[in-house]
Amino acid sequence: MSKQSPVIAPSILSADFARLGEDIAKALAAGGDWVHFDVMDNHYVPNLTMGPMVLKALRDYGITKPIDVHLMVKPVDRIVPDFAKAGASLISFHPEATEHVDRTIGLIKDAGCQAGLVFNPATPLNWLDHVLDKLDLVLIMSVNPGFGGQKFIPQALEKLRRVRRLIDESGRPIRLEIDGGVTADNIGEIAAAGADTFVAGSAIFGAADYQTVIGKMRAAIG
Ligand SMILES: O=C(CO)[C@@H](O)[C@H](O)COP(=O)(O)O
Ligand SMILES: [Fe+2]
Repeated sequence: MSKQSPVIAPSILSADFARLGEDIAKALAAGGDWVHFDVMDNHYVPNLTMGPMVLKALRDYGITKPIDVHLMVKPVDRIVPDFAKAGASLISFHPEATEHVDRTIGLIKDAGCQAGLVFNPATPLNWLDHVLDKLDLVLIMSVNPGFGGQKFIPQALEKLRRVRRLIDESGRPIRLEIDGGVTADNIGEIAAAGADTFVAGSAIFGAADYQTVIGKMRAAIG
């Protein structure tokens, strides 16, 4: 199984919260493929963002592209059905934040969403043992979770290469996503390491022209 078609997912953590729907629609019209929706609880990570009501409001506003929910919350399970009902397409969670990783994957799938598992910079990949075949996406964090605008941690590249091999060996169409410090300058090297799904927050929403930066990213991915 080779890599899947590239997806660029603007992280709305860096969008204009005072006019969220409008700013996201602008990033999607400029070439963004998915919406990356960062959920932080001031418990699992030291920051607080948004919940299922905001996601539903975005669907009601007319956002129809896939919404990729990145849960940085603990516990995980009780909030999963609420995000599914609100219109999430894919829900990813951190293995350290739940008691039963396999059960949480099952809950996400039973709720009708795709499931992803997220690896912090220091989280070992052996959490993938026994569950890789049940996943739709593996997300490698290239910053410590909690904030946008941080610098890319280069050790993530070796982790991407290792997960790419595991995914290829599995023969399943599992996406490999990278999140944190992704820019038009480093995205080529990240793609070469095996990622096919690219989250970018500050690099897109901090740019004067979203279309230009997304175009540069696509050209660098090749
Ligand atoms: O999950 C997170 C941070 O915890 C990310 O999704 C960031 O929001 C990405 O932002 P940039 O590093 O691209 O600015
Ligand atoms: Fe994220």
